[in-house]
Formats: sequence, C-alpha cells, structure tokens
Amino acid sequence: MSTPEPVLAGPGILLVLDGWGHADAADDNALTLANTPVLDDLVARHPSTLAEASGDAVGLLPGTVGNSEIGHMVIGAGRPLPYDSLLVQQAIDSGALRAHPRLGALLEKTAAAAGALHLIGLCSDGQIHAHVEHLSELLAAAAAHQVQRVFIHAITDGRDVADHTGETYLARVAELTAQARAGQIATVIGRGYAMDKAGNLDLTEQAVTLVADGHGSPTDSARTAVGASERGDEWVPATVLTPAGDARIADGDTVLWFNFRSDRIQQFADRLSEHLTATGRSVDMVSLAQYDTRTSIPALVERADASGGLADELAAAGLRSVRIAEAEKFEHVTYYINGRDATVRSKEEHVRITGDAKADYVARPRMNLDRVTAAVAEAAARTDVDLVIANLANIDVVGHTGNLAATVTACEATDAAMEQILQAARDSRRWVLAVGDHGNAERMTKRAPDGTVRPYGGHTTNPVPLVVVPNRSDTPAPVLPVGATLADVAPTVLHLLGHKPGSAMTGRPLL
Ligand SMILES: O=C(O)[C@H](O)COP(=O)(O)O
Ligand SMILES: [Mn+2]
Ligand SMILES: [Mn+2]
Repeated sequence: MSTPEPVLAGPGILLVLDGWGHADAADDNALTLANTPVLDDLVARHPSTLAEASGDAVGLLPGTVGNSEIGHMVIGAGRPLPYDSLLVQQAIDSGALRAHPRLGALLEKTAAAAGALHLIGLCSDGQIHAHVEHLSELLAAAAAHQVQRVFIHAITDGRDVADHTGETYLARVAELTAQARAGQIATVIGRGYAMDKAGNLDLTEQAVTLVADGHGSPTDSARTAVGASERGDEWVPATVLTPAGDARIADGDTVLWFNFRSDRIQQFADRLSEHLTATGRSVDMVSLAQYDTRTSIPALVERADASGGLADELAAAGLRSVRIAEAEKFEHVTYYINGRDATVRSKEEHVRITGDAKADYVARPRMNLDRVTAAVAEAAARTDVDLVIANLANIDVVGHTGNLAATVTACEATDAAMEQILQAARDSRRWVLAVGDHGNAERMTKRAPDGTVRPYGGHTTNPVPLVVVPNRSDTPAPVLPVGATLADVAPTVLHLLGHKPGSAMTGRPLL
C-alpha cells in the first residue's frame, strides 16, 4: 500500500518571517533569548529543514549576507538569480564597466566641458545596497578620462554594518581617492535622510539640497562630520566638507549613483532630478544598476531576468493569491516575489497595511503586526483564495535597530502572531510553509573593524528555518531533505497546491 500523501494538495499560506535566521543559542541571539513556544514547537513537531539564503545559493557573491530583495525574488523565482551586486562586481572584474560606452562618453563629455562628476552612494561594505570598494573602479575610470573635478557625496550606513563605523569607511573612501589620484569627499549625510523609502520627503530634501546646493553644516573633516551625529551613522546630519570647495551640482555636470539596489535610493534620485530641473540645471544622470525611479536613469549594468516564477505559475493555473504585508515589506510580497514585475495579475490581490512611517521601532517593536495578522486570518478564511502570501516584518525591521531587548520583544510578538495564523490555517484546512528570507535577529552583535564588539542590526549568512505545517494530522509527517535553499520554496508551494514546478525553476519540491 502506497504511503498516503503527508499533505493533501490544496490551499495554503506562504509566510515569510523576515530576518528569521538560524544560529545556536547565544547571548546575542534574540530568537533564542526570546520566549517563542510556538516557533519552537513548529520546528520540533513539523517537517522542517534549514535553507541557505545567502551567498551563491541565492545569486550573491560567496560569503555575502542575504537581503530582502534577493530573498523574496528567489523565493518567487524558484531558482537562484544573479543579483545586481554580483553583476556589478562581474562587470568590474571583466573590465566591462570600465569599457562601457555610455560611461566613457559621459566622462569624456564631462572632462571636455571641465564639468564635475558627482558620485553619490552608501559608503560601507554591507553589500546590501552598495559596496564602497566599487568606488575604486569609478574613480579609476574618471582619472583615465582626465575628469578634473570628482566629488563624492558620501552616505553613511550604521544599519547594514555595525554602527559607529562611518569614520572607518570614510577613511577608506579617502584611501581610494588617493590610490586613484582622483576625487574627494564633498558632503556626508546619514542614510536615514538620504535613503528613506517611506515617503518622508522632509528627510530626502535634506540630502537633495546638500548635494545640489551645498546646504549643510560646514566642517573640515569626515571625522567631525560623523562625530556630529547624536544618533549614530544612520543619522549623520547634512554636512559639507569645506576642503572640497564648491561641490554644488552645476549645469552640465554628471551624476553617477553607485548604490546597486534601488528601493532606498530611488526617492532621493527622483527628488534630486526634479530639484535640478526646477532650478534650471541640466545634468546627465546614470546609475550602476537599474533603478525603479520615475525619472529615467540609464543603468550601466542590466538586471537578470526573473520571470517564470510563482506569480506566472499561479496565473497559468488560475489560482488566486492574496499578498499581505505592512508598508516596510509590501514591495517584497508583491513586486520582488513576482520577479521585479509590477504587473498585478487578474487573480492577485494586494493588502498593504500602513502605519506611522516615522515610527520608532525600539519603542514600538510590535509595529503593525496585529493588523497584518488579522488580514492573514481574514484571507485564510476565504474559500476563493488558493494561496495567502504574507510577510511578518518585525524580526528584521526591529532587528535593524540593533537593540537586543526590542528585538527580543519583536520575536515574542511574532511568535504570538504565529499562533493566531496557525489557528486560522487549521480552521480553513490550509497547509502553512513558514520560511525566513535571510538572517538578522539571530546575531545582534558584531566585531567592528577596530576589534570592539558592537551592536549589529545587519543581516547574516546563516541559513533560515523552513517549516511545512501539513493540512492533515492523520499521516506521519515527512522528513524534509537537508541542503535546501530559498529556490526550493516555490516548487514546494506549487507541489502543495497540487501543481508541478514551473519550467524555469531549478529548485525542487521538498516533500
Ligand atoms: O534597507 C534596509 O532596511 C536594509 O539595509 C536591508 O534590509 P532588507 O534587505 O531586509 O530590506
Ligand atoms: Mn528581509
Ligand atoms: Mn533587513
């Protein structure tokens, strides 16, 4: 007699617990410090495994921490995807970037007009939004084309890397300018202002007027600039480094954005473009990788194709999905999981839970979890919904504060929410697949470049838990294979829905 299917093919819930990584218990592991009986029981009692969510398992350079974009893209695509950071590095290593005709033409034009090249981007080696070492190639290209005035408008991090490391990274930028014999740091501002993605245009405006008009506190060194922040590297106030002289963006200049990730730089890029136009300045703008801006900004490195994923397969099978997340992660369960495709398919519904865009997550680690959970339960109760896809943001977003106590609270709130979601799944006879998109909360400290151990709110290269809660309890729970990656999620979800993996998918069903 054949073994009965451990899960009846049917409707389900795909739940991404953002930042849910796996590591042994430790005094900086917020997840093991937190009281999480539901998550503990989930992993102990149901088919579970660990999935690789970083490095080349998902399409990043080996040893690179995972991130929400590539995580959700690979969860949706059912295959690893060469991420923008990898593609940029490959273009540098092959010489293709240096030889790019558009870059060469722009640098020639800037040099001939005695204009300035403005390099704007995040200066750290977090490799989630940018890599400071990419500046080396850009500065060398500028020097090779005899561009005399090259201004670096540095954005400090403190979120993807340990906080209070801004001065170290700006010193590295200075080293790179010395090596290239080109460029100087002209302005400094924290990513909290320059990389807001929540529509807080008052924050963005400070970055815009800094780089365009030189509106910032004048100071003579990067060290003083970073030291002026009362809230860490993320919130370094708009600062003008006087030794660089007049670095305002002038008519005929060139702006090159060196963040390779769009979501947190696009608001700045759009507003700067609008401001320069409004003030009669015509500049050439180009970005290292493609941006999702309203303004058309040519990219030097093209994106990988991510079509043929879960969204396409659900549409082909005529299955209805409801996507649910709060604003911080809404694009992840729609645009990114769909393969950076803004198409809303006929049987795809979006539920965006909004809240206070300037919330202090240390004070409010629950964020809008209650409303997200209620929306998941509501969608799960619908008989016309084949798949609920939801993201619980707290473990990652509060993890980014670097505050261990707040992150422990975020983990415990998520645990309680899981109980409600699992109950909704039982009530509607749905299976649940719960998975992290990359690690974060399982490691809340890191040794900084100067050797000291500091709070760390960034991501990790740890694997993530992947658990399948069957929709029946009368069969032995299957054992999930080891060696899983995020690419196996979509094939597994399709299998649980009673469908084969998509032809573009290289991942495999895990049961
Ligand atoms: O943008 C952020 O918040 C972090 O730098 C990256 O986090 P995410 O990849 O989880 O969005
Ligand atoms: Mn994430
Ligand atoms: Mn994150």
